[in-house]
Amino acid sequence: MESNAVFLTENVDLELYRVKSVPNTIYYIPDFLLADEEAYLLQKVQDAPKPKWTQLTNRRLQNWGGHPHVKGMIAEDLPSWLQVYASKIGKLGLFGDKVPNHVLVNEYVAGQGIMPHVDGPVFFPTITTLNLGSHTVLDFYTTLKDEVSPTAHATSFSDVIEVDQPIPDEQSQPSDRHAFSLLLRPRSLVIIKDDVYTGYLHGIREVRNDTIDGKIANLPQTGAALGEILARETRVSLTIRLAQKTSKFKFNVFRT
Ligand SMILES: O=C(O)CCC(=O)C(=O)O
Ligand SMILES: [Fe+2]
Repeated sequence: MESNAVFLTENVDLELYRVKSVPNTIYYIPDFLLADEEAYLLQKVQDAPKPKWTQLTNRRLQNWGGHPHVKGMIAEDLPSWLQVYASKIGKLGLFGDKVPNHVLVNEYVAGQGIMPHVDGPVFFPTITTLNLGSHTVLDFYTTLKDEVSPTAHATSFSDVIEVDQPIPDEQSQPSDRHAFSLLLRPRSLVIIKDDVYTGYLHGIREVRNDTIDGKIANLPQTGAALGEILARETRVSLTIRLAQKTSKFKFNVFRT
């Protein structure tokens, strides 16, 4: 399959894609995927065996690469259709000499989203997300102190849902702390790291339409216009990360 990702990953100057006017560091790469690649990945997601899906109230997901856990992840090989992209993204040099080993597939129909949360400490603090099928708006909120402390991420084994910690119930509503947003177009790659990874919550509001406003930090990189209203359709995201501690062997995850 032809891919512009070859051009992008060999000697890419990520600085060209930096989202300015936000804290360090976000990169937004429009058209990272060709339309053919997007269609192929969407098909692969749909072809996954039914039991691979976990249905939540506001989205459904597939977990690939093993179940992340604070004690470590029993790594499983990624299927080749995901390994190709994990390797390409690995070549961007975002994970040191490592290649991401974990992929979370989230599917949102129009009107679905994800609560503001921080991604837990089981992951290397860089998130890379491929966006398929529809745009969405990813919102960032400033954190309260206890939301970023290591203990705020204490997690029990069950699955990745518990690794991504929702915000605790606080007097201050997240909407008061909305800092900025990103418009994520289909076929784009977004990279979130450093202070934005640790110091902000991220979430997707459960709405069917997004009105493009001055909070969209990557607006010039998206071709969207202020005041434009974009109708959401079904979006699939592939969140490609590196689980830091891995084991090839089973360990007793139920022991505390
Ligand atoms: O769908 C997205 O882009 C966000 C997913 C996310 O935040 C997560 O899985 O931790
Ligand atoms: Fe997340």
